[in-house]
Amino acid sequence: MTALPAAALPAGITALAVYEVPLRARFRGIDVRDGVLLRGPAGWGEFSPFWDYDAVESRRWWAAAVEAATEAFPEPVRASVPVNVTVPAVDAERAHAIVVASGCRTAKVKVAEPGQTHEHDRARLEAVRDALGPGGAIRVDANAAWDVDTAVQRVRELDAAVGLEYVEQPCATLPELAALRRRIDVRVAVDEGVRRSADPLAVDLREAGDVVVLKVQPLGGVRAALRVAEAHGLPCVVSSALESSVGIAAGVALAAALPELPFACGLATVALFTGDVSSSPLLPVEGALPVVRPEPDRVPTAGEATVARWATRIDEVLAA
Ligand SMILES: O=C(O)CCC(=O)C1=CC=C[C@@H](O)[C@@H]1C(=O)O
Ligand SMILES: [Mg+2]
Repeated sequence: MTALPAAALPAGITALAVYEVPLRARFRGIDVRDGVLLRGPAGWGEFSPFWDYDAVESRRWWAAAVEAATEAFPEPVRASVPVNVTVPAVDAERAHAIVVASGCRTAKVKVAEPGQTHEHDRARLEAVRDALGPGGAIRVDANAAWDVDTAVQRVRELDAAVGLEYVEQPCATLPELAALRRRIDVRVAVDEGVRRSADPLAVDLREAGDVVVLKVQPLGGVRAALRVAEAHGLPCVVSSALESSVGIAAGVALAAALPELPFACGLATVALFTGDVSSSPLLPVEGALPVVRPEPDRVPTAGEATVARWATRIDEVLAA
């Protein structure tokens, strides 16, 4: 375990550890995931804002980590959480293998990857449908890549080809999502429109979305995310921010505490890592995760430069 200097940490935080783990396939433009684990009286929390998030935006991620370490999670109303397999923008053959290996009945597939064509997406989606069979559900995530006209065309075509449960953040802005929604029959899920907003409670999703994607760290913790769910009154999908099992456990706690959970959650992403911080990683069994908090008893040691980078980052976030 790699320790950071514990100076100027919030009361109750007694240890920090930095992890660094390569991904099996490039995801969101990254090949190695890294982050900090915090230990407090309630257990371990994870602080792992992506490197393209600045100090101000990372404050909510810090609040989530401190919450997990210092306060018990809300009471669960279910003992397990159904999850989707997450399929990166890989080729069709690999996508097929990932879905089969997962045991999940819902797949979320990345589309519109920079440098790839519509044919890549189509081939990947067809392979995923083949792997799932007719009974499985498929959702796609375009990460805001399309304008409205392109989204109309792509969503209609992909829906006709494989059937879509929903499309996640197909366009960048809420007015664009609202315009798209009027022109397609597929549900629209809002992710970046909520998690990157300055005030996730105040965004007006009534015209723009059918589903809200909730991520614990970007929203500032499990309790903050529950307030976002309540404020919007829409069906929610809890998704990861590509965390280790420690961060995923907070997502599982959120999904377990939501009064309604109509869709599978995007919390099976430890499978995208080549390793984990725990010897009991939160990986799906028959398409579900148990409501547990794995101990980080096997943290893959981060290099010196990574540890130093996180120490600086924590200082910046605490000063922001
Ligand atoms: O939702 C899932 O199946 C997994 C999580 C996931 O896709 C994401 C996690 C972190 C960063 C994002 O680019 C991405 C997303 O956009 O939803
Ligand atoms: Mg998304």
